[in-house]
Amino acid sequence: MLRAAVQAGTEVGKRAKAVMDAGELVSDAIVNAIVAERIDQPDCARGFILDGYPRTLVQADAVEAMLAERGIALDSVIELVVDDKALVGRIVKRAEDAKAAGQPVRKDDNPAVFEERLREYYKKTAPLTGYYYAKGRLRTVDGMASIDAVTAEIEKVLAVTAK
Ligand SMILES: Nc1ncnc2c1ncn2[C@@H]1O[C@H](COP(=O)(O)OP(=O)(O)O)[C@@H](O)[C@H]1O
Repeated sequence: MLRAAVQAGTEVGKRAKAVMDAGELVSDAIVNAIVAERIDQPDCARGFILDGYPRTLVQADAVEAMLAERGIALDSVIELVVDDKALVGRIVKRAEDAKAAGQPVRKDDNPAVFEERLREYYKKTAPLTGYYYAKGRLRTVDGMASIDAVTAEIEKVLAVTAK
């Protein structure tokens, strides 16, 4: 959603771009507003998956309020558990693949910016696992398995929780 705003060149997109390129988190106010607007679109009427959101405790509280206002229940929260070192390798590979395919390389797909993204994760996002564990909503999936195995695990969680 943020990338779409950047692509569209909106005022929000322009502000978000610099922050994203530096590997920092975009402000809670911006992200919360984008999500609140998006989940009111007709294609979300039967349910939706928020990928990479919430990423801070403020966002988690905001999503709770958004869902409560709309009478929607949160089915589950999936944590993909990965090894930090392997992630650097994946990012370097994604940058190489994009370059080889003649596509633009993401400014945040390099080891230096990745370190900042990781710092942001431990400071602001990691506390969410405790938050959702305490609510009995947290499901953990091994993100180091093959793409097919990770997909199957996520589908299993969704099949149990979605009605
Ligand atoms: N929930 C969020 N809160 C704040 N910033 C976010 C959030 N989700 C994404 N971002 C911003 O977008 C950047 C890229 O996020 P990422 O999830 O890696 O994107 P993609 O899904 O395109 O790979 C983050 O480093 C951050 O700047």
